[in-house]
Amino acid sequence: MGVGQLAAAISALVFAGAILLGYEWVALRGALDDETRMQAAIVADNVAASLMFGDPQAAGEMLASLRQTQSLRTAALYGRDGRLFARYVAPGHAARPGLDAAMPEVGMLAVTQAVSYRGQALGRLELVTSTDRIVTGLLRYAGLLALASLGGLLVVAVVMARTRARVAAAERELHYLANTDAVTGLPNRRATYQWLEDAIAGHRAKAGQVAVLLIDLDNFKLVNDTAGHAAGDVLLRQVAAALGGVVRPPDLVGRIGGDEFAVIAEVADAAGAHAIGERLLAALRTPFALETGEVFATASVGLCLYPQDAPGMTEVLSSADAALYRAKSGGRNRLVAFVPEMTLAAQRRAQLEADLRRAIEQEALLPYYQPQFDCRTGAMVGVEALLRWPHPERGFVSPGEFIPVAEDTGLIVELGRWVLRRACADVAAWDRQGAPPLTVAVNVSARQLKEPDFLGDVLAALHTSGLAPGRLELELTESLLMDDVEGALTFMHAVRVAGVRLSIDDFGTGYSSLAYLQSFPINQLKVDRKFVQSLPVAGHTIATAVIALARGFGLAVIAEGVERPEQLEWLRAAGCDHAQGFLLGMPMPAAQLLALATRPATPVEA
Ligand SMILES: Nc1nc2c(ncn2[C@@H]2O[C@@H]3COP(=O)(O)O[C@H]4[C@@H](O)[C@H](n5cnc6c(=O)[nH]c(N)nc65)O[C@@H]4COP(=O)(O)O[C@H]3[C@H]2O)c(=O)[nH]1
Repeated sequence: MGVGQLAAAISALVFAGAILLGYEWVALRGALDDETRMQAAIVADNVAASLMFGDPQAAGEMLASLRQTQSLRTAALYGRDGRLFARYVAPGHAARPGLDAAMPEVGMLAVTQAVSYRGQALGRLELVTSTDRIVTGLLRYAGLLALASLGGLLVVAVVMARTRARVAAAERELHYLANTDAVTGLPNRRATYQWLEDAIAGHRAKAGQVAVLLIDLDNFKLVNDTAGHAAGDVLLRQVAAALGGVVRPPDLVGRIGGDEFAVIAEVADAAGAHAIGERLLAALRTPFALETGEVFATASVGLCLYPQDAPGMTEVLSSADAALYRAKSGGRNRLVAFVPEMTLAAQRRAQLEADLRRAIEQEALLPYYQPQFDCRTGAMVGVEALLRWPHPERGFVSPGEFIPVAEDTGLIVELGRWVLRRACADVAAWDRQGAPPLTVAVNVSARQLKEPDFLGDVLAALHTSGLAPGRLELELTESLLMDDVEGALTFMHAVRVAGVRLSIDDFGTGYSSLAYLQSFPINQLKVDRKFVQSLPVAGHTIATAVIALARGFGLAVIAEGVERPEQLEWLRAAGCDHAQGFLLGMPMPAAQLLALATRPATPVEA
C-alpha cells in the first residue's frame, strides 16, 4: 500500500470512528439521562412527605440512599421557595451552587424533578450525575476501534502487497509473451519494430546509420514440409542462435515472421552494414544438424539504412523489404542493399497487383491460343493456351510480368482455374464448329498444384465443357515438379488415371534428374525455346539429347519457339514430333484460332 493510500485509508477510518463515537456518546448520554430522570421521579415521590412535614433529616436520609448509584454526584431537595431543604453530596465531590445554576459543569448531567403531592407543588429535586463512566467506556471503545482498524489495515496492506507482487509478475509474463517469439525466444515482430522505432528516435542526433537487415530463409518451407514442423522449429532455433552469434548487443536479432528474421544494428556506414550482412549469410551457409540429417538454410538478405536510404521507420522497412524481394528474385542466398530504383519497382508491382485483382474480378483477361503442328504431316494438332492481359492504360501486359505477381499473391489459383475452364470450353466449341480435334495445353503453376482440390478443378473443367480428358494437356515445369516431388507424383498419377495428358515444359532448363523423369507418368517433353532458337548452328546437342531421351522413355516431344524455317527443318529431320512458334502461328484470340483451324491448308506447309 502506498503512503497516499495509507493516509486515505487512515483518514477514512478516523472519520468513520468519529461518527461511531459521536453516535455512541449521544446514545449513552441519552440512556444516562433517562435513568437519572427515572431515579429522580422515584426519589421525588419518596421525599414529598418529608418536605410536606418539614423533616429535612428524613429527606437527607432518603437522598443519601442514592449513594449506591455510582455516577451520582449530588442530590439536592429545594422547597417551594427555592431554598435548599436537604442535600446529599457523594464523598469527595463538591456541592452545586444552587438550583438555578445555569448549566451543569462539563462532564456532569443535571436533572430536576418537581416534587408534589396530589397536584400541589412542594418543591424541586435536582440530581447531578457524572458522565465519567460514559467517557471511560467511549475511550475504551475508541481504543478497541483503533486496534481493530490497525489490524484491518495491516491485513489489507499485506494482501495488497501480495496482490501487487502477483500483478507485477503477471505483467512481466504478459510483456514477455507479447514481445517474445515462442519458438526461438527472440524478440518477436512487435518488439523488433519497437526496437527499430526507438533506435530511429534515439539516433537523430547521432552520426552513423541504423541498419535494418531483413533475412528470409530460402529452404525453410522445404524442411518444414518434408521433415515436419518439429524439425522446422529446431532449424529455426539453430538459425536464431547462428544469427545471434553474428550480432553483438546493443544490436538486435528478432523473428518477424515464419521464416523471416530481422537484424537492427547501429553502424558507422554502409560498409559496416554490408559486413554484418555478409557475416549473417556466412553463418547460415554452414549446415544445420537436424535429426533427419544435415540441412542448409541459406538466406536472402535485404538491407536498408536509416537515414541514408529512408527518412523514417515505415520507409526503412518497406525499402528493406524491396531489397529482400530483389535478393529472392535474384536467385536467393545473397545480400542486396536497397537502391532508390527499387521503390519505383515495388510501387509498380503493388499497382500491378491491384490492377490484376480488378482485372480478374472483371474477367478482363483473355486466353490466347498458339497453334501446335505435327512436324511430319504439317497438320495442326493442338494449341497452347496463353493468357493475355489488355491493360486499360499500359496495353498488353506480358504474362512474364503478371504471372509471377499472380503466383506470389495466390491469385494464380483463381486465374488458373478460369483459364482451365475457358480453354476446355473454347476447344469443345471449336469441335462443334468444324475444327479438327485439337489438344489444348494449359500451363500449371506450383501454387495451383498445392491446392487440395486442383484435381477437382481439372475434372470440373472437363465435365462442364464436355471435352474428352485425352484432349487436355497440363504443362508442368521442371522446377514445379522438383519443388515437391511426392505431392507432384500423387497429383500426376491421379490426373493420368482420369485420362488427362501431362507435358514437361521448358525441359532442360531445370534440375530434373533422369531418375525422376522415369517415375513421372508424363506423355510429352517440351524442348525449351532457348535451345530451339540457336538451332541449327548451336543447341543441337541438347535438342538431340532431349529428343533421344523422349524416344527412350516412349514420350512425344514438342519444340517451342520455332521462328525460322531452318529450325523447323532441323527439328523435323531430328525426329521431333510437334512444333510451335512464331513461324507457324502467333498466340491469337479464340476466334482467329478457329478460323485458322478450319482453313483447308496449314501454315507449316508454307
Ligand atoms: N521468342 C519466342 N517466343 C515464343 C515463340 N512462340 C511462342 N512464344 C512465347 O513463348 C511462351 C511460351 O509459353 P511458356 O513457355 O509456357 O511460358 C509462359 C508461361 O510460363 C506463362 N503463362 C502464360 N499463360 C499462362 C497461364 O495461363 N497459366 C500459367 N500458369 N502460366 C502462364 O507465361 C509464360 C510466357 O508466356 P508468353 O509471354 O505468352 O510467351 C509464350 C509465347 O508467346 C517464338 O517463336 N519465339
